[in-house]
Amino acid sequence: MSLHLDEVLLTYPDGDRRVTALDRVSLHVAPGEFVAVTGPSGSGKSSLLAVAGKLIAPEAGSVRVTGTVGFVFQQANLLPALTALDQLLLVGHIGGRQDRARAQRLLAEVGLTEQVNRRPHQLSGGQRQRVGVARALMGEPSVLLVDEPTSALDHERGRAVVELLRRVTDTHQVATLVVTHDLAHLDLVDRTVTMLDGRLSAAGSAALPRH
Ligand SMILES: Nc1ncnc2c1ncn2[C@@H]1O[C@H](COP(=O)(O)OP(=O)(O)OP(=O)(O)O)[C@@H](O)[C@H]1O
Repeated sequence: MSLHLDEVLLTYPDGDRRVTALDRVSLHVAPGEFVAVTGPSGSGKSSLLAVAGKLIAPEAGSVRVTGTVGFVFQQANLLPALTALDQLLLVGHIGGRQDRARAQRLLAEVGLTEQVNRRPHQLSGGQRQRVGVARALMGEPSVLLVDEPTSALDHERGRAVVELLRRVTDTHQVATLVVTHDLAHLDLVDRTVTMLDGRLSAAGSAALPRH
């Protein structure tokens, strides 16, 4: 397993009481496994990603990650002044020849060979998201945490991004956890779990409405 969450408890202060965002949540994701987290607004999905990425420490329970974590954000969060290539080199820190070659290889892998020298405003929403995926892979993560990757995209482009995530999960054998409201692409994941009021239910994709 690359990602282990065991009995994780997380609460936030809310006036003189506390709101429970994660209520003894356990989740294990294996290398090469692609898991989707769905659930209504406020159910705890972002909290789950933040705890899994060790951005927030839980009050109780344990979080174990084998190796490093890569993040892909909702709007890709690219720096406006940098080219696609430089977005990746910034993560590589140095930009030496090896990093450059690796960044170019990753951009080619996500289908952006022609766009390496473009800045974010010269890229489509789907292409920006692809840069975000390539950037997350720069650190050779064993866990990939992805927050609403399709929210700014139409159906077709959204699906292409989820297909890309499926492919990189397989190729790089990362444990991928994607938070999504978008139920249209869940056929591409291995497993879907649902958050409700801070609790995780391991509903298999068979529990989803059939089309
Ligand atoms: N910093 C905070 N302080 C207090 N309460 C918080 C804080 N962050 C989140 N919460 C509360 O914790 C619960 C879980 O929030 P979280 O953001 O994890 O849900 P979510 O499922 O990601 O929601 P959305 O789909 O709207 O992004 C909610 O009740 C929310 O109001």
